[in-house]
Amino acid sequence: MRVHVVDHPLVSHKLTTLRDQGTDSPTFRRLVDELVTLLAYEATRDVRVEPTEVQTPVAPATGVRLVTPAPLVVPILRAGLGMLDGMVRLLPTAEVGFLGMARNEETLEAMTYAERLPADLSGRQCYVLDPMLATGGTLAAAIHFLVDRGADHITAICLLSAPEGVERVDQELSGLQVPVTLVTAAMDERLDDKGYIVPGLGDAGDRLYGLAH
Ligand SMILES: O=P(O)(O)OC[C@H]1O[C@H](OP(=O)(O)OP(=O)(O)O)[C@H](O)[C@@H]1O
Ligand SMILES: O=c1cc[nH]c(=O)[nH]1
Ligand SMILES: [Mg+2]
Repeated sequence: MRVHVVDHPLVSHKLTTLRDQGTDSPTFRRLVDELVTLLAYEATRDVRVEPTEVQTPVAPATGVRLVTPAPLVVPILRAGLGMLDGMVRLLPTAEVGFLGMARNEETLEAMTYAERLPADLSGRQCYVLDPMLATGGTLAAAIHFLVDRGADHITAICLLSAPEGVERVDQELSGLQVPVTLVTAAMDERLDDKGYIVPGLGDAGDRLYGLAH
């Protein structure tokens, strides 16, 4: 997996406030939205386009437009939902598929409780949205769903990532022929014994939407 850590002072500034335990939910949601837009700008550098002609008021001009079908954006519920609006603001013609996944807090294994993806993703570019890449179990499972449907180009946008998780995703994808890129705002230090990212930001889903249980 190609890993791109976005090194930009605005990203670092917003991320620092996001980490702060004193940041309230409305501010947290707004920052997630702003951050995903900045990361999406980097993540869409290789979005597929094709040449097109337009007529300006002055002369013909050659430009590009997104190929059809447009990319598929897949937020991983719950926390990934907080990244959806910011992403489709940049890619308004994108289709959206959904994966509901929750990590078992004891085993740390990801369980899929909802799946609403197009049946055939042959030749599609896909963007997976999840703020947290911790043990990597959730992202690896999500990528397998997409590749099994035929996706041939996958970019994951995660606000925070842990080195252990990146290594696991790499291992679990080692046989895949599909190019996978991770775009992230920070590679944190490590995981703690409960599988939380250190220093991280706590539970992203809870900070966006309140306690799950
Ligand atoms: O890399 P992993 O160890 O698999 O952990 C990361 C997952 O954990 C969080 O979701 P969570 O299970 O808390 O669900 P939620 O979004 O409903 O809170 C997060 O949003 C990721 O999906
Ligand atoms: O630190 C973490 C790890 C998994 N999920 C989260 O929301 N936060
Ligand atoms: Mg959670």
